[in-house]
Amino acid sequence: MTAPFAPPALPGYEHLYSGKVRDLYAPLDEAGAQRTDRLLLVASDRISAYDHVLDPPIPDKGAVLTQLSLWWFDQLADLAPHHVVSTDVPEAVAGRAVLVERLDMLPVECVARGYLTGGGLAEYRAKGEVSGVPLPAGLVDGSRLEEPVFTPSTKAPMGEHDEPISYDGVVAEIGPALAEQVRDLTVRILLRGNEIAAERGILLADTKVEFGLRGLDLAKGEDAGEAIRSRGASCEVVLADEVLTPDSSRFWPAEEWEPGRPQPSFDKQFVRDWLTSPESGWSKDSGVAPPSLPAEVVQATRARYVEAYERLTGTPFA
Ligand SMILES: N#Cc1c(N)ncnc1-c1cnn(CCN2CCOCC2)c1
Repeated sequence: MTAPFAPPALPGYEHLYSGKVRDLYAPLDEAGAQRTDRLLLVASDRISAYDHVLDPPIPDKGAVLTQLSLWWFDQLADLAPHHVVSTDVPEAVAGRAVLVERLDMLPVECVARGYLTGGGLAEYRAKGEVSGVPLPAGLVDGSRLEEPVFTPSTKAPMGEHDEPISYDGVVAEIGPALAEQVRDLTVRILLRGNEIAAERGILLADTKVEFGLRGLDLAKGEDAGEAIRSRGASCEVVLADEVLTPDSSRFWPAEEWEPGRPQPSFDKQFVRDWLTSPESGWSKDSGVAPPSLPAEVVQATRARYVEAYERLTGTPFA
């Protein structure tokens, strides 16, 4: 059954875009026109695995990840300003939405990897390097890297996979100064994240962040890419989207870390184990949508999201 995920209609807001698990709206002004200075970022309870949006949603997932991201923005405020303006949002999405400053987004998915797995491991096995950065021989699935590697990608259209790009590709897209700034910030965000998370029994293997510019002041019809390349370096780089959540990062339980095999996911392992078990009757290579998750898998997954939030923030999830 395809997950029914029609984003809610929100009076006073226009729905702009839906990703797998989040929805974007524009607040409307008194005349009913879109405000150009704000956006509403809504996290749904949807969960995706093996490139499918699963059914049913995980209760409170959107709220837990929104509150976790807000907490991380505060923890990282000395590294970078962020785009959050307010949590005064419509009742229908209370707790799982944020009003944000509308920025001129950089066309780069900024990924940093502290541990080798997934696509980075595949590239390493093929080339001995990741995103143009040579790595020592003998690394295995889950190996911790001496220092995080910046492995950027392009922003693919909905439903397509982001394409890895080289650091030089980032320079060509946004200019050398901004490229260096976002690479350094992405690595520092992952290092800070792991300083905090490791103490609480969670390893952040990698993370994806997005940045926007404050102060670009695009003229009507002006090409954003050209403007970014020509005067982006004099703008303020602002941390946008979500930060260091289980949807933007690989969360691993630290006590189960064992290089040389795929690491268990802190939040998605119950889902993966059930979907790949004979009980589900599904195969991830089948090309068909997975079956609905059993209630016990849904509840166990909800509990893992809540546990991640409470471990990291030290605050009970209300
Ligand atoms: N954040 C932010 C932001 C901002 N502060 N200003 C202008 N644009 C954006 C923006 C627009 N799209 N995305 C990609 C992330 N999407 C989020 C919603 O869900 C789908 C994915 C970011």
